[in-house]
Formats: sequence, C-alpha cells, structure tokens
Amino acid sequence: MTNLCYPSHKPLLSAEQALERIASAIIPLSETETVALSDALGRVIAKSPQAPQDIPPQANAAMDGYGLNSAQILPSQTFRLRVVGTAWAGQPFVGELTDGECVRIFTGAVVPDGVDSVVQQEQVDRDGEFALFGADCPAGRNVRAIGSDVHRGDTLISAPKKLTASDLALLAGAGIADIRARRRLNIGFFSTGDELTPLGEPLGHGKIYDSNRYLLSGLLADANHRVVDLGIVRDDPALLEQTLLDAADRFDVVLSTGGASVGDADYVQETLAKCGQVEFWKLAIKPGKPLAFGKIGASWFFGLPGNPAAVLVTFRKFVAPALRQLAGEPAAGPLQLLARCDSRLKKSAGRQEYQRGIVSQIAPGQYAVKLAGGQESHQLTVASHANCFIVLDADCAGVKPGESVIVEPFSTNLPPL
Ligand SMILES: Nc1nc2c(c(=O)[nH]1)N[C@H]1C(S)=C(S)[C@@H](COP(=O)(O)OP(=O)(O)OC[C@H]3O[C@@H](n4cnc5c(N)ncnc54)[C@H](O)[C@@H]3O)O[C@H]1N2
Ligand code: MOO
Repeated sequence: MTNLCYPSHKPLLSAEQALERIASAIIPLSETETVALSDALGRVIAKSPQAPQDIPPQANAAMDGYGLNSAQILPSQTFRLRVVGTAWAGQPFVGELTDGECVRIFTGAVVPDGVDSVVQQEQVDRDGEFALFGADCPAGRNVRAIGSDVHRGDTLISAPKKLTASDLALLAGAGIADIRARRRLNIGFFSTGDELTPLGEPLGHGKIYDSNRYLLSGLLADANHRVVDLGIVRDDPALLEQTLLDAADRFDVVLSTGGASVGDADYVQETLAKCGQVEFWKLAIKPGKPLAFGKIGASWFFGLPGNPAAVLVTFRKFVAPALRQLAGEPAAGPLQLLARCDSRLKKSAGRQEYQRGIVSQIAPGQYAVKLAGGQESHQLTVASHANCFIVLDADCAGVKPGESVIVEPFSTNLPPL
C-alpha cells in the first residue's frame, strides 16, 4: 500500500518545528476535581490555595533550653533565674513569668507570655531550681515568630504546579486536607506488528517479544495519567482503524508503536489520515524519524516508530511535553548539561540525533559522557544502560573524544565517575 497522505518529497520537520506544532495545537484540559492531599503528589494543582492561618500559629521555641525575658538581663554579665515551670511542645506553660524567673522550654513549645528569648541548654548550668546563664541573650534568639513561615491569607502555591512532597507538607502545615487539581489524562496505548508476541507465550520463528508496551507503561507512569494497555494489534488496516476509532472515543491521548514508517505493512499514518487529521509525520531526527502526530475526533494521537530506541526518544522529546501541556503543567524544558565527550561519535549531517549515553559528574558542575553502547535503534541493552541523551544538532558531522557536547540526563542523580 502506498502512503498517499504525506508525500515523500515533503521536507522533514525539525524537532523544534514539531514541538512548536504540538505546543500550538494542544489546549490544556480545563476540568478540575477535588483530590485528597494524601493522593495529590504529582497532581497539577488548579486553584491557588490561601493560608487559613499563620504558620507558626504561635511563637515557639527553636531550641531545647530556657525561656526568659531579655529585658531583665544586663549585657555582658552572668545571671541566675529561678526555673518556675516547663513548656512542652503540645503542652504550653500556663502562668506568667515575673522578675527573676525563667521557664524550661523544649523545641516547638509555645513561648509563654513574657518570654522573648530562648537560651539553648548547652549554654546553661543548672543549680537546683536555678538556671545560670552567661551573658548575651538578645530578644528573638531561638524564637520562631508567629507567621514567620506563612501569613494568614498568603497564597501557598501558585497554580498551576505539579505538586512535590514539600508542597504537600506546606499544604498540610496550613491544615488543608484537599485541593482542586486538573483531572487526570486518560491514555490508551498499544503495539502493532505481526511479529509481536506477548510475554508468557513461546516465541515462534520470526517473532519477538513485545517490549515496547513495557517501555511505554514505564514512561507513562505519572500521577496525572490514567493509563490503559490495549495490547497488540496485528498488521491489518481494518483492525487498526477500528482500534484507533474505539480508542479515540475512550481516551484523551492514544499512543501506538510500530507501523509508522513506509513499509507495505506500515498502516499507521494513512489510517490516521483516514480517521482524523495528520498534524505531522516524519521528523529530521534520529532515532524516531517516522513519528506521526495528529487528532482523531477529540483525541490526540501519536504513532511512535516501532524500534525501542525510537520509542524512548520520541516519547521523551515529543509525547511527554504534549502530555504535560494537556495536563495543564507549566511549560518546562529538559535539563541540559555541557559534558566532555569521552567517546568518538559517528554522525552524518542532516538529522538531529539523540544518542544514548552515560553521563557522570567528574567534579561539582563538571560532567563527562560516553556512549552507552552501539546506537542501532533495536538495541534494548543500550537504552537500559543509558542515563542520558547526547543531543547532536542536525549539522553536526561527528564528535571527537575530548570535545564538548550537550547532554540531557534522564534524572538529576548522576553516578560519580
Ligand atoms: N525504507 C525505509 N525503511 C525504514 C525507514 C525509512 O525511512 N525508509 N525508517 C526506519 C526507521 S527510522 C524506523 S524507526 C523504523 C520504524 O518503522 P515502523 O514504525 O514502521 O516500525 P516497524 O516496522 O513496525 O518496527 C520497526 C522495528 O521495531 C520492532 N518492533 C516493533 N514493535 C515492537 C515492539 N512492540 N516491541 C519490540 N520491538 C518492536 C520491529 O520488529 C522492527 O524491528 O523503520 C525503518 N525502516
Ligand atoms: O527512528 Mo529509526 O529508530 O531512526 O531507526
């Protein structure tokens, strides 16, 4: 079958052009839902919550020690005060201090009326009911002022934001038990190919196990995604069409792998054109050239190439930003580091390449990268060893050892050299 919809003479889009097309096509989902704070990690907060009270709600001690009134103390003199009670965290001292008195106090305890300074206990000697102090106990020392973290009415978190563990702690600290979040994206994905065998079945001649669905399900793991694995679809255009139409009815986003290229059993792009609209097909990148992107009804569709390295690259570089945009996350680009390249990189000019590498930190702020292995796009081992992409511009014609390259780490934790 010929690919009627996207003529082969059409120039390939650059990665930047493809990202621009995706960014201008996708409108974030506007629906929101209430989510318990215990389920809110990684969700996109949709409404900025305001602090219902000050944090801390009362002044409290920052150290275990003794609370006193600094006005009683003469500078540069030692002094003794009678210890008249104890202020515990959660059990405030009730009573008032008079001249010559202090209170035993522990970290987090409310600072009693009349106390404006806490001296840590390592700097105090005890003599029965008296505490003996050295000089210098200025007002405010070791006292956490009321509202010193948050003032009542402050905006705690500016929406939209993908909530971190520290955000949850801030909201919990303000007594907020649930938030409004953007609703989760419904995502369906499947593999195409007559050669694919699901795990658990014996491998027939000419067959391979379907690894892409495991790759995709890992890449899709995110609090904002509700993901359904739709299995393997055979190389049959009618079956593919039915699968795409059904999936487009059920999901905000549909992903497939395989069948995206120009072979006689590659039906993805023309089926997309038949069922919906092709926004683009084929990019000047390697791996991942035959990536197809478009729309079927209200659903976004990405037809990823079948080679596992192409799935990794096209997902991270194009699908992931699209999903973030649809989920309403603020725009963010990948972390890029400049690294000394310790391998010789082969490349022909023409396509932007994302070679799979291993980056390490050789000194604070200094990085070195080497190839994770061969760069053929069927190689599962190499992608498994890699912790970064080495990003080579379209016009780069190779890199010699010692030259600098841009790398995009998959995580911010890097191994030492
Ligand atoms: N004449 C041309 N041939 C090819 C071109 C081209 O431009 N002209 N592009 C090559 C590139 S680049 C890629 S990438 C592949 C992509 O092809 P498809 O998206 O059509 O994928 P398939 O042909 O179905 O599969 C490619 C490769 O990947 C294996 N595969 C597929 N699905 C899975 C899976 N779920 N798990 C593991 N491996 C999978 C499949 O067996 C093939 O080996 O096309 C080139 N050809
Ligand atoms: O995308 Mo393909 O994997 O360049 O071979």
